[in-house]
Amino acid sequence: MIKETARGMAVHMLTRVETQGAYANLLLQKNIIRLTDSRDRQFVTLLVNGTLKHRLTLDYALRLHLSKPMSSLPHEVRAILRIGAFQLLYVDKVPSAVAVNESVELAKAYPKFTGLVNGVLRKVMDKAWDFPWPDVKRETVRYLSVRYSHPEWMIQRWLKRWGVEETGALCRANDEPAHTWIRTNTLKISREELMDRLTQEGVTVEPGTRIPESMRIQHFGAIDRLGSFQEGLFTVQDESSQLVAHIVAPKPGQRVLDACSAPGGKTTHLAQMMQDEGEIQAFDIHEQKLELINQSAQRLGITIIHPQLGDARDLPGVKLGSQQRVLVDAPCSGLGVLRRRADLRWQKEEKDLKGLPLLQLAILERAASCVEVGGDLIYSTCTIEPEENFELVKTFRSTHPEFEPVNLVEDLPFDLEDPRDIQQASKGMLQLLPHRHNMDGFFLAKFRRTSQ
Ligand SMILES: C[S@@+](CC[C@H](N)C(=O)[O-])C[C@H]1O[C@@H](n2cnc3c(N)ncnc32)[C@H](O)[C@@H]1O
Repeated sequence: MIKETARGMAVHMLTRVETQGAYANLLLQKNIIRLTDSRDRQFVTLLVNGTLKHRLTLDYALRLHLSKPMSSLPHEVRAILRIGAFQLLYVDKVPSAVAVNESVELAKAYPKFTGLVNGVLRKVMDKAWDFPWPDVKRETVRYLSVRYSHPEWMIQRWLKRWGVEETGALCRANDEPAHTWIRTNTLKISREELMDRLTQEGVTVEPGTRIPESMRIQHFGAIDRLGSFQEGLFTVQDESSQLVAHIVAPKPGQRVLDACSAPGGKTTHLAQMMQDEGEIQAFDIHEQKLELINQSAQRLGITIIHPQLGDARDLPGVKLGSQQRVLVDAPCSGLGVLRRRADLRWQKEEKDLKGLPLLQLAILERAASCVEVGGDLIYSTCTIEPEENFELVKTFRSTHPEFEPVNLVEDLPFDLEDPRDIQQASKGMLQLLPHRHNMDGFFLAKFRRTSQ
């Protein structure tokens, strides 16, 4: 039995991710609170997320010194080797000898493999980054895949679009640790007051420079146990996600439809911007997720959201031309948020992308029919793949001359610097990319209905 130290806990969680397909972020949320020292909680988070993200590179390094396949080792031993190699290759603050010795300690729960763990990790320590990498010119895809730990199919897609340099930059951005962002509940408190309150609660805070209500926090306890959270003074939401409500730009008193709304991050933001006046119909196809919207709304003191169970391709009960703002935050491949979701890159397969554009277009078509003349339709995804974004919007526009693009520059709460972005945004579209914008990869498009 492995001891419940920070490293032991990381091994346990990594094993559950591999054997049961558990979600790393949920496991972390649930388990790290058992560790009393916040530095331990921080360390486990680093180990689990880092080891998951860099798995391909770590296995490449380990395999160079293993005489048998990784797959022949017990799952726990694989996890011990991986977190050991992760510390040796990526975590400067852990001395190499400590990384090896602590891994050997963990491996004592598997006595047959203690010698193997010791031997292999010592070799990784001696060689460090001196690997025989695949040749970058002849085996570009394999090189980038192994060097930056991404599936080959993703690399192939991005190479065609962006070439070697930029694909490498994107992969490096995805491999960075993700920051935690929160959104001030401006219905209850100002950002400055919330910053003071959080500081008193021991949270490190830094105001965001792009979104007026955002801030970046560092806290390795359970966020939902903070008094400020329980009082509904903020919501955890990534910065790119916070941008969406600013582009929707709803006004108090309006009729708003959120077609794919659960768990309600953007819905509650819309309600905030509307001063909790008006009406938001919040659809989602998953009943259990709708309850999360109710819980958030209650905590945040929001009353205007009406969660509705339903397929956004039908939007049962919603009349044609009845809404002043309609948001489609579509189900998507999520390839823009690989930095945030450490295990996502290994959960996705290229075939998963196939059916998405059809679903997204069907949702957008029905949602568009609900927009009144003069009202706005906003489409957003957290992906960087053109068929779910630019190409989808192009297809939609080719059959909907009654919708005109809306210049996004006026709604954006920050200035765009890249001329390519300014040009796109003036035509109603914006693709945020982790390596260019240092934000999650998000796509936004806005149209106004000009006639029936
Ligand atoms: C990107 S998430 C939405 C996130 C949400 N807007 C937020 O900010 O918290 C997409 C949502 O679409 C929902 N969904 C998937 N297919 C759907 C459909 N056909 N109709 C309605 N909702 C759907 C999923 O359950 C998921 O909650």
